[in-house]
Amino acid sequence: MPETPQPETYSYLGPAGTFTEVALSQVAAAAGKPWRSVNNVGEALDDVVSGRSAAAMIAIENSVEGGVSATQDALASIPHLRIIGEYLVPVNFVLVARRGTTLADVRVINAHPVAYAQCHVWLDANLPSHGHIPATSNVAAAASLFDSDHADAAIAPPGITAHHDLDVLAENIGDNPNAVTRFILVSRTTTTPAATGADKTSIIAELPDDRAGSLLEMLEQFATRGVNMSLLESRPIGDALGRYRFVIDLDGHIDEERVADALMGLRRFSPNVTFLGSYPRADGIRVKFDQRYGDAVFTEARDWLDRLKSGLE
Ligand SMILES: O=C(O)C(=O)Cc1ccccc1
Repeated sequence: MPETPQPETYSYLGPAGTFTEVALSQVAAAAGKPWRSVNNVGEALDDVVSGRSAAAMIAIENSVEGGVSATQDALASIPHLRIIGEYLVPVNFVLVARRGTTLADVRVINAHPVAYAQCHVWLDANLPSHGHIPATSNVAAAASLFDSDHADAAIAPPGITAHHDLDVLAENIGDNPNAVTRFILVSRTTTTPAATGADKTSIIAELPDDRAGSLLEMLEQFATRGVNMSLLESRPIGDALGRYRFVIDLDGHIDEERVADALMGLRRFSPNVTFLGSYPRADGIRVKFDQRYGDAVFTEARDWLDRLKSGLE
């Protein structure tokens, strides 16, 4: 039987208690709606593409570990996805184990790779010869301690003991106590959230060919319109060594003339541009830009051109 579409459902990396769930709880529209726990980014986005869910919450960037490559690559390759919101969650980690385990008993640790990668300082100092088994999420890492004895301990969010009867062997084991993860809410909608004055625009673009200065030429599209970038990351395209696509966040909204003009410049220049969306910034900080690039300046220039073409000036 075909699945009944549940367009009100929100998908998130579960099970309950993950940082991703905390991010989803910040979405006012998701309150009281069904939430579907999934095991990875691909499953979350497939829910959106297939119409099983209205939107999916996925991690895109961590302040310590950098971009989440699985998310960036999925956004580059799955068409018709749009980012409709951005959410920030402070993250810190504890080491948990089955009751009665001591730190001296720990040989193998179950952990989500993004969590594991930001606990190195503590792990190197306290468990220098541990092994690592990857988990699908921070809560799944802890839950797996009940399913098998392959691992002796797990890296988990501090709230894990509300979900599982485990001993906390160590607290605050993250490399940076101020670590933050940035999450995005992704949907298939083509309706862009309205401009607020504190917005971001996310795109992915490829360079035209292997010639000197092409990256600079791409960046000039933004610089010459007074558009600031808040993120620039390269990801391998995957078909050959040395071929990259660029994940870019711009300050501003597609409904603002300077951003729209920069996107048109990019479209003329790049063989492959993906518009991922314009959406309100999680920090609410209003975008500052030189008034030489204000909407009125672009409108005046276009009106002038129209007057020239129609012989009025
Ligand atoms: O959402 C979670 O809890 C996850 O397992 C993904 C993750 C991992 C590390 C930092 C933030 C999110």
